[in-house]
Amino acid sequence: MNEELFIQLLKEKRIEINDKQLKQFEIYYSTLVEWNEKMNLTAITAKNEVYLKHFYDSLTPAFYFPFEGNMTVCDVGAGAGFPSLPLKIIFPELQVTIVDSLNKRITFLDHLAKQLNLQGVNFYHDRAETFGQNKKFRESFDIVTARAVARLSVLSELCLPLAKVGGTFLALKGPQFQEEEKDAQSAIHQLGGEWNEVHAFALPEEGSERHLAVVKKIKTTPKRYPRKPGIPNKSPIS
Ligand SMILES: C[S@@+](CC[C@H](N)C(=O)[O-])C[C@H]1O[C@@H](n2cnc3c(N)ncnc32)[C@H](O)[C@@H]1O
Repeated sequence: MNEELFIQLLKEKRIEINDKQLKQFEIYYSTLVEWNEKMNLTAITAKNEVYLKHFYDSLTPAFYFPFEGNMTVCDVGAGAGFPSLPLKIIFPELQVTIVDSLNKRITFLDHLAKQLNLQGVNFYHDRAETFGQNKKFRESFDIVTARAVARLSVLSELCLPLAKVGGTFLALKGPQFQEEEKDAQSAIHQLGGEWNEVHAFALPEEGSERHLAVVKKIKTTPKRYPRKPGIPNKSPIS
C-alpha cells in the first residue's frame, strides 16, 4: 500500500490525515526499519507492507469504534507499537499506555515516542498478568486493545481486568477468530465481559481475513484474575 492509497482508503472511512501525521508515519517507518536491524521488531519491512499490515491494519478499529477525545487506551503486548501508536497519531488526544513483557521493545518505544514527539504515552515493561493486578491500572482504562498476542480465551484474561466497567476490550484478530470465539465465550463471561459485536472484513490489496471483536466490560472482574504469569496460557479459563 503506497502512501496515496493509504490516504485515500482512510478518507473513504472518514479519517482525514494531515501533513504532520503523514510525516509521523514516515518517521515511524524509518525508525522501525533502522532499529529492526539491531533488534527483532517485525518480519515486515517493505514500506508498502508496513503501511498496509501495520499502520492501516492498526487503524481498522477506528472504522467501527469511536475513539473520542482523551479516552484512555491500554495496549497489551504492543511490541513495536501496534495497534495503539498508529491510533495515537491519528487521534492525538488519546492517552496511551503500553505494557509489554520484552524490555527491548520498551526501549524502542521510548525512542520512537521522542522521534514522533508524542505526548500522553506511557510504556511499561511488565507482564499483563502482573500489570492487571496493580491497583493503579486495574479496571482503569476506557479501552484495552491487543493484536497478535494470544488466543482469545487467554487474551481476555490479560485484557479484561484492565478495562473499567463500562469500558471496551477490542481484540484485533485474523482468520482463526471463529475457532477462538467459541472457546472464549465462558472466559469473557467470567471476567465480567459481554460480547458486543464482531466485525469481519478483509485487508485491502491482499484480501486477508480480519475480525474486530468488541467486548463490553459490564461487571467487575473477580480478584483472582488475571492469574500468575504463564497460567492463563497454560490453562485458559474454560
Ligand atoms: C507477536 S507480538 C505482537 C506485537 C504487536 N501487538 C503487533 O501486533 O505487531 C506479541 C507481543 O506481546 C508481548 N507479550 C506476550 N505475552 C505478554 C504478556 N503476558 N504480557 C505482556 N506482553 C506480552 C510480547 O513481548 C510481544 O511484544
